[in-house]
Amino acid sequence: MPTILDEIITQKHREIETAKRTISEQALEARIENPRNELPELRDFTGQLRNAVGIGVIAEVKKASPSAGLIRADFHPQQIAQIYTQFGANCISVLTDEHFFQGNLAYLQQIREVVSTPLLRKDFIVDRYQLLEARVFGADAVLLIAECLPGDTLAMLYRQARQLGLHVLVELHDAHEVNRVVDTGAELIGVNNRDLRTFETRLEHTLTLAEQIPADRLLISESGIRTSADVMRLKAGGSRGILVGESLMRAADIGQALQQLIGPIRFPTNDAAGRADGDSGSGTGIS
Ligand SMILES: O=P(O)(O)OC[C@@H](O)[C@@H](O)c1c[nH]c2ccccc12
Repeated sequence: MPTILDEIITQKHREIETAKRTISEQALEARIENPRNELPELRDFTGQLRNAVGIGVIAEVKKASPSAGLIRADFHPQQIAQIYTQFGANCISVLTDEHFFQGNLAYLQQIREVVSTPLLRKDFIVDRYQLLEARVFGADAVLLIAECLPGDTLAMLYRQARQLGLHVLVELHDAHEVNRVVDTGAELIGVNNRDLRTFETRLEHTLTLAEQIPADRLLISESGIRTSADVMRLKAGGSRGILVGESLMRAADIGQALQQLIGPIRFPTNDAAGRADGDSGSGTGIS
């Protein structure tokens, strides 16, 4: 039986074929190469995470997912991105998959207009065409998922993304993908706590794989992160960053939720929890 991941990939190939009929790969490339087109200036996605205080935070703009269904009905991407930025996110992940996550490529452009936080195009990238789209629509970084990119395709897309100046977060779930991911040379390595085939989510997954990730890479723990205790455990286990979507997007007050999640890690001194709860006026102070 095909898994949801198989379904997503099949659908993705269909969408890419359709998109290419509307704007060809050559036309997209020409837009990037034409010096008269002012392409968005690339922002230092990796640097933001490398230099983050306490732990790097990639906060995700995510309306829905195949595992959770609709996550947030009251969904305003620009406003969410502004709140994320104000309350200390170092980077923002923008889901652009329409069919399964109710995302949109245009959100990248819209969000770029209102914040200067570096942006990740979060999608199932299987073709160079999607890298060109990412660059044109204003992403600074892309996600590449090892499970979706067998054999040499992972390394090839990694190189192609880098040639376009894009930063790359390379994601794995299964332990047997570690070498292939490390061999790309990627500085940002994401361990997805969620198994994309079964949707099972376990934070221990990052902790188990952490020691296999070389120390000169930035380990980003992805998915299922809900509390500051989770974040502290992940940090103690070697994570340099976290990628968080659902728990923030479900909160009535997104800014407060982000502050509670990372406040105790960013301000480890006396009564950290109280400070994270109460001091709502210091949003920009924690970034
Ligand atoms: O919403 P969560 O559980 O906080 O997870 C965010 C992010 O890690 C998740 O959206 C994700 C990680 N890797 C992916 C690959 C495709 C789609 C989605 C993802």
